[in-house]
Amino acid sequence: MRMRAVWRLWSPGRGSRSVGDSARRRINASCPRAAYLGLLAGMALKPVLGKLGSKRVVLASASPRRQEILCSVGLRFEVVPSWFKETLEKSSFATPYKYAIETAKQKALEVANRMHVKHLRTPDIVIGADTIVTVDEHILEKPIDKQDAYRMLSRLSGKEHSVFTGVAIVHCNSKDNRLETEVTDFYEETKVKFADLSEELLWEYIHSGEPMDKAGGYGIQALGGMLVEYVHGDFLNVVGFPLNHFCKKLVELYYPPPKHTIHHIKHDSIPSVETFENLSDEENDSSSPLQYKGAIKLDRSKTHSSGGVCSPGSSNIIKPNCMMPVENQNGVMENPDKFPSKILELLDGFRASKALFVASKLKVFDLLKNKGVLQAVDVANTINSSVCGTERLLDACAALGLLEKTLQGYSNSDSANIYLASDSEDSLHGYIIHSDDHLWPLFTHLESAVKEGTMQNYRAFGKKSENLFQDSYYQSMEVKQRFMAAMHSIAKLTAKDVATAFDLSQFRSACDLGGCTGALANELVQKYPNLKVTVFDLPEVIANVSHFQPVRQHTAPVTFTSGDFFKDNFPEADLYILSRILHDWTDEKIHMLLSKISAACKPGNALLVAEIVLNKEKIYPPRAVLQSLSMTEGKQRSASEYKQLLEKYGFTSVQIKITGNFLDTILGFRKLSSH
Ligand SMILES: Cc1cn([C@H]2C[C@H](O)[C@@H](COP(=O)(O)OP(=O)(O)OP(=O)(O)O)O2)c(=O)[nH]c1=O
Repeated sequence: MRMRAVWRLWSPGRGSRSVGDSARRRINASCPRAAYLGLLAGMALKPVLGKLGSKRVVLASASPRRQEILCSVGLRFEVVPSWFKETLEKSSFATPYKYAIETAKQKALEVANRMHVKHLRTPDIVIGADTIVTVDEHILEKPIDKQDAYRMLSRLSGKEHSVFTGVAIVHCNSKDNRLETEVTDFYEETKVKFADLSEELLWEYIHSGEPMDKAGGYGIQALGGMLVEYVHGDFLNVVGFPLNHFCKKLVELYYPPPKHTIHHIKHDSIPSVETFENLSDEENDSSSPLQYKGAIKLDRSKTHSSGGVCSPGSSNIIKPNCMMPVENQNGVMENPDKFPSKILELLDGFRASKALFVASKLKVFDLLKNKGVLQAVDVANTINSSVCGTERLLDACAALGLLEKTLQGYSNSDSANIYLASDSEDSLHGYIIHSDDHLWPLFTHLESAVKEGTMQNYRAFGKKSENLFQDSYYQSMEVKQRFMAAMHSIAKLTAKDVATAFDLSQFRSACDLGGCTGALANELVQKYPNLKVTVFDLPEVIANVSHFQPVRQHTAPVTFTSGDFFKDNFPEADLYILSRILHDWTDEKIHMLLSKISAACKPGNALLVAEIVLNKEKIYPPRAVLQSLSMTEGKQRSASEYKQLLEKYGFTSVQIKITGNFLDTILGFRKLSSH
């Protein structure tokens, strides 16, 4: 029968190992594919594997596929399957990949904690992964029975779907018997198209038993391969582990290449590749992983990591004759054919930003979210604008990927519905309007700002602003609310990262200093039901917080107290929080604030700081560096600077978590004896 033939197409170790819950084994680097892949990974991966050789690496997974794949690169690891139940509330994640990443993280953390507590054997590194299938905005995991498998497979029939694998690499450290963890995570997306499946074929496949332990109810590497018309992206990602992206991540963590050693090799028919030279221990102090995701810039928006992407939609198909942008020695992407694509893109950046601002201001995304698909003329009539102008704006938004354009008209992209419509849960509308009304005028005076080294509030708005809300410009209710809406949208976007970067379950009370609308506080009380959070902010802010409160959420443990954190006493708490505060103030003001917090914080209690943490050279991530151009009195800091700052005020065991998203987090515990 044809089925049997397909069964053997990709099955490197099918049935060769079965791993029970309690299985814990050392797998040797003697797998058959190790040599082959070792060769492929070449210079970049070999030293990393050398480093990992002396570490206790644990794979927190019962999946035999993951074991095979990881084994194939020659990594030595133990297998300790995770007991974490995959029951996270899917609807609470803005995108499916965030769900997969969080599940992967929880799987790995569960194993790290269990090994630390129960077995008193803290691993150095725990790897967790979670694979999901998404179709028509539904997340499909492993089927619970044959009927469920039938429902999944018939949903996939004849359609393209996405397979996401979230991966978490947890670095562990045992300090004073406490487990400290640092998580690096990423995801990979692969698109798979199924042929039209007849009922007969469907049931034949289900009765083979193969679907039951696989996301989406199929195994592409075996019999399920016959259901597939095409695959765009990393095949191994579908099988459960994105090996290519994982290897890049390891190199990035352990051997970020010094910029001057990156060479780009141009080849006639394959995309340019990077090679690293002289990556010896002496040159790269990499005994502990670098916390930076950006040392090699992997564009997170391009989820297919093999490069060679030339046109939208063709993501993983390498087109030999396309011009491939590569990174030059300054980290700028350039085209090997000397066409300055990146520079032209930067040059046009202001047009793109302004198109986004204007479309947001005219509520184009709100309109299309409500109406679905509209022609330019209908949009123009509703937003009271010219037809020709509206058409150009809509086309620009479509070109930027914010809208979709078909013969029927214009409609929102998925991300426009999630992030640009003003009424959506994760809307960035407030921040976009603030960027247009406040940051844009400031940045038109950048030249003066650079020459004078000062903020340009006076030139842009005719006002001075030492303290935002004390300036008459900010006395206007409209300006105040606009500012709060901007802070609220950023805080909402980042709250989950900040709340989950560390396990805060040991704290019973927290005080979010300058916590504005309470977006972070609300996230914290959802995540930690035993936590009570007080938001402490200026009276003008507290007076306006009511209409930012979530309608359906349980917010009782969040209270608001007004005061000035430089002058007034703030409430007692086990945990003090400073989110996006420190970068705005002078050293003198920071001294006042941290001295007060240090005095208020009891030994064993803690301070959580959320900021963008700069790399050692202080040029990454660019978002933080560009923010500095506003010339506020404060400054952005690197990881070691934040660590030193907290230690100076009596905080110890300082841990830093680089989230790779908007905000990073720093946690320090108040020393037993005061400084
Ligand atoms: C889509 C697809 C998934 N899969 C597998 C990969 C994963 O093992 C599984 C998805 O379930 P997961 O929950 O990601 O993993 P798991 O339960 O197998 O293992 P653990 O939670 O212990 O890490 O589906 C295939 O093997 N082939 C495929 O084509």
